[in-house]
Amino acid sequence: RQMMVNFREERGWGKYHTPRNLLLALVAEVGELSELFQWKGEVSNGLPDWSEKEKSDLGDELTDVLVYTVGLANACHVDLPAAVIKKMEQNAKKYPAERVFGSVKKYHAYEEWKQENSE
Ligand SMILES: Nc1ccn([C@H]2C[C@H](O)[C@@H](COP(=O)(O)OP(=O)(O)OP(=O)(O)O)O2)c(=O)n1
Repeated sequence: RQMMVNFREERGWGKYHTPRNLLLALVAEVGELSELFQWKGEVSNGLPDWSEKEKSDLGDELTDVLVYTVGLANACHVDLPAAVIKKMEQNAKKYPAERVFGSVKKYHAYEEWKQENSE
């Protein structure tokens, strides 16, 4: 986060890094990230069929998405590390490992099980 703030301040770009602008920049970068996968069909883990250039481009685009995500959280005064921990705790409750192991059904499918086990 500090690297980003320095990068922005050194260039006098603070006035442009507003929530809406950062959100639009984030969406644009997600588009560029998607473009790398476009028309390739399913891609195996580890990207065995991708060139080194494609893998490097992927790292760049993922970084742009992360940079704008961190910037957007910062501009909105969201404590992102705290929000990640909170959300992961919520996820763990919503998807109890012992109930969902090996299945990727949406959480509604487990509501009944949760009710039965909380009684
Ligand atoms: N006003 C800006 C412009 C850029 N960046 C930073 C965040 C991103 O990490 C990267 C984005 O730079 P570009 O807009 O040049 O986009 P790309 O790097 O994706 O280049 P291209 O659009 O040519 O693929 O630079 C920023 O913080 N604020």
